[in-house]
Amino acid sequence: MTDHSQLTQSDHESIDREKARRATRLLLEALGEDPDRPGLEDTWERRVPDAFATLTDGNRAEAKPTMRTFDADSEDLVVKTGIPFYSLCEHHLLPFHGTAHIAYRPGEEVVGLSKLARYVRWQSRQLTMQERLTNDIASGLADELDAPTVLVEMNATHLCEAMRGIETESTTTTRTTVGDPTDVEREQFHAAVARAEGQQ
Ligand SMILES: Nc1nc2c(ncn2[C@@H]2O[C@H](COP(=O)(O)OP(=O)(O)OP(=O)(O)O)[C@@H](O)[C@H]2O)c(=O)[nH]1
Ligand SMILES: [Zn+2]
Repeated sequence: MTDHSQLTQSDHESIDREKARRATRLLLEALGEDPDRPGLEDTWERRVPDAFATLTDGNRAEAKPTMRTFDADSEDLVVKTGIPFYSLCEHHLLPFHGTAHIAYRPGEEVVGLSKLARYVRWQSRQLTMQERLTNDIASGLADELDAPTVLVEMNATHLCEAMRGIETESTTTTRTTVGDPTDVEREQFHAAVARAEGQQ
């Protein structure tokens, strides 16, 4: 699991903005560009550092959404499908994006529905691999919600595969489970995911 505390630079910033400016300027020079030409000045001075500050917000514990909870009425599985996510592959710094599906069996409390999507968005904003992100979301939610069982499936397209390299657009599916879901819970989750993915 990612240790967010180790990566945090400050409460308000996940990156060293001055280094990001210098690095972006240098990269533009390496690409044979003139960083001072009109059109590129704001790119290295502001836009790229701003974009990476946002897209690595998952490194800041302070950016984690408030996971407002309510007393649970039952232990029935809560299933949330079709959560869009955008993340960055740590190998090429290119996006991978797709859809996350989550189910959890509540402990004492259920979480506000919107918070599941907010949590996925926050965790996704880091340099990672799809497998690790899937595990981070599942184990993080289990901790946050004190939930005995969490199931997560993520289906994604990696632009490092689509735009370059193998130059093939395909879907990668990763799944993880925390706890010990019953057969009925597994079936309920898989049926909901299949419906969301248009497979039924
Ligand atoms: N398992 C896993 N692999 C990933 C993920 N994102 C990217 N990769 C892969 O990471 C691998 C990196 O392989 P390398 O051989 O070091 O890099 P490369 O020469 O750019 O490889 P190609 O992409 O095959 O051109 C590639 O096979 C990518 O497809 C991910 O989230 N999970
Ligand atoms: Zn990649």
